[in-house]
Amino acid sequence: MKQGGSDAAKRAAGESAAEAVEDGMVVGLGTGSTTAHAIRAIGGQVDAGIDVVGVPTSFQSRELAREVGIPLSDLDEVSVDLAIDGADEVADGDLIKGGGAAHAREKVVDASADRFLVVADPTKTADVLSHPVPVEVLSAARTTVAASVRDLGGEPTLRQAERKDGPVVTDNGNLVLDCEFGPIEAPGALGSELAGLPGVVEHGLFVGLADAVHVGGEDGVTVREL
Ligand SMILES: O=C(CO)[C@H](O)[C@H](O)COP(=O)(O)O
Repeated sequence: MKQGGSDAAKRAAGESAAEAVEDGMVVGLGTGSTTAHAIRAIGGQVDAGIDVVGVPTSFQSRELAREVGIPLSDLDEVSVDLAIDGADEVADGDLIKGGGAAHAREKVVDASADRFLVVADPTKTADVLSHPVPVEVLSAARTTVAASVRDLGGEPTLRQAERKDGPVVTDNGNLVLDCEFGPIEAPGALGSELAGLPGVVEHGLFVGLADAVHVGGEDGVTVREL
C-alpha cells in the first residue's frame, strides 16, 4: 500500500481543503491520516466561532471530530455541502480508497456531497490505478466473492488485523478482500462488476465522484479541479 507520504505533505493537503469550509456548512469527514489534518483544522475553525456540522465516515473520524469539538450529525438529519476525504491512489480524478476499511461509509457520504475534495500526498498519484482494490464483503460471502474476483482476473487477499488474531472486521461488521488486478484501465467497468457480486457491500473504486484533488508537497499544494 502507498502509505509513504510525509506528514508535512498530508498536513498541507488537509489544511488546504479545510480552507473551503464556510460558515453554516455540513461537512463530510473522511477517514485516514491526511483527512485527520483537515478535521483538526476544521476543529480550529469551530474554536474560532464558525458554525459547522460534521458527518463522520468512521469510528476514527467520529472520535477525532468529537475530540476537536466539531458538532456531529448523520445523513438522516442533514445533507452534506462539502466532503473532504483521502485516497490510497488517485489517477485522472478516479480513486482507490479503503486503506482504513472505511470505504463503504466514505462512499455514501462523499457521493452525497454537493462537492467532494480529495486530499493526498504526492505518493498517492499515478497515471493508471493499480493499487489493490479493497472489497468489503459479508462474512458469509468471502469465499464466493473471492472466486468471482479471480474470474474477473483479480487476486483476492483477506485483510488481516495487526493487533488481533484473525481478519480485519469493518465498522459495519464485515470483512475486507484486498483484490490485486494490476493496472486498471477501465475502473468504471470493474467497479460495476464488483458491485454486482452477491455479498459485496462496497468496493473501493471511486469513479467520477471527486470534484477536486488537493495534493500537498514540499512547495505547497497543487489543486486540480475536475
Ligand atoms: O480510504 C481511506 C480509509 O478507508 C483513507 O482515506 C485512505 O486509506 C488514505 O489514508 P491516509 O490519508 O492515511 O493515507
